[in-house]
Amino acid sequence: MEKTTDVLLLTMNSSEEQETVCIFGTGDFGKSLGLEMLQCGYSIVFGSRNPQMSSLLPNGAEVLSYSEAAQKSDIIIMAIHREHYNFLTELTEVLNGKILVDVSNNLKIKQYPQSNAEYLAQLVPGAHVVKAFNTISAWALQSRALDASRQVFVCGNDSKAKQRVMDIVRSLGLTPLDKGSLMAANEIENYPLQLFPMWKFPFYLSAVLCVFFFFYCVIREVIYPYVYEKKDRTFHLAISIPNRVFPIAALTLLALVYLPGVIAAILQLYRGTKYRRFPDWLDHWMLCRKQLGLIALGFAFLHVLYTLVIPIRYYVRWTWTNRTIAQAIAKKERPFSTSTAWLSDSYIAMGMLGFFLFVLLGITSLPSVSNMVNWREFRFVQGIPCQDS
Ligand SMILES: NC(=O)C1=CN([C@@H]2O[C@H](COP(=O)(O)OP(=O)(O)OC[C@H]3O[C@@H](n4cnc5c(N)ncnc54)[C@H](OP(=O)(O)O)[C@@H]3O)[C@@H](O)[C@H]2O)C=CC1
Ligand SMILES: [Cu+2]
Repeated sequence: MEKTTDVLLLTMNSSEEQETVCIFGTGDFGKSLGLEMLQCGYSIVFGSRNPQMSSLLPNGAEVLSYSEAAQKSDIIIMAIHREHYNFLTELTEVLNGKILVDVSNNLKIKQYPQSNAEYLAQLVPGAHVVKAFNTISAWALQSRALDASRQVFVCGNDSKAKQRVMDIVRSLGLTPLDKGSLMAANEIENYPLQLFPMWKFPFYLSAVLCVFFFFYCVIREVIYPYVYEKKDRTFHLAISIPNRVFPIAALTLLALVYLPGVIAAILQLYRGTKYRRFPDWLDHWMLCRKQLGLIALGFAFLHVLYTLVIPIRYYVRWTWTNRTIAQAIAKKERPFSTSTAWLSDSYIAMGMLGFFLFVLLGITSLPSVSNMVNWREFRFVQGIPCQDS
């Protein structure tokens, strides 16, 4: 008899989809998430230090004290900063056996020796702690600018608890990504703090390439003529040499975009399977390809700009005129100027093509750009100090 009522209750629950979820904290994030969840059919109970004072809460949500709210649901989202977790130790009894969702972030990498989620699990040992939602910003939830960052990293030691949280994530139209046990919380908490996650290596690499080729060209085109022919070519430093460095860097980076794919393919053929992890260096390299490509395009674009500037320069006009005159004096049949005209036309054509490609790539990489912006914004929100502290 009891069993059938249980089943009945379960089916009722799932058909009505009125699961009650408790949210601790009525700050930016709590409110935004609460509103989103209400709209997705959950009933929401907020826990707050002063339930009467809370304003601007979403319509239809209930506000109670922390201990009262906790009794209303077996799943509680902690929209509170880590620094204020300590009051939870007074609630250990009510929180026993409940699912606590830790959404918190820190301001710095390695701010605390222990991840926030593990700290929470230690404070409330009887509860099942699940880490989730920390890469979703309150601003993105409110403005529904979630197209770029739909991924929610989830981790926790209790698989049932984790499943429940992942169901909620899914019902909000987001994509849960299971990162394993609570030990992964540290890594997950670091994501939002990495402003340009995959840009470091491409950035340093291109810097090294530029410096190397710049000095190579300086030796060849400035120092060598000075030492052996006593010619002063220092004016090459401004435009000619950079304009040689840019295409070299662009082409090298472009080659580095395609190379890891080839290596990976060879590796797969050699191993005879594609179901094995690549070595870490190759994995990282493959993940940097877009960034490398974008930097390469940036260099190509600079090359185009510099190339368009060159014909305007006095020195170049002077040498071309000199050469044309020299040819005329030598009574060559075809004067030099026709070939220079052809040259500048092709420069412009190439420049336009380059620009077109640049814009195209810029547009296709927009989601990742807006991803960065979201996280930045969220950092900004995070940066506002709490009134109470
Ligand atoms: N804002 C964002 O975009 C994101 C935030 N997060 C995380 O969500 C959590 C909440 O962030 P957010 O909403 O921005 O922060 P807020 O400062 O806006 O809100 C924090 C809430 O915590 C509650 N609280 C409980 N105890 C205390 C206390 N002793 N002192 C102060 N406040 C207390 C308060 O609710 P009450 O007054 O009702 O008690 C307060 O409104 C943080 O852990 C943050 O890292 C994660 C991802 C994005
Ligand atoms: Cu060129």
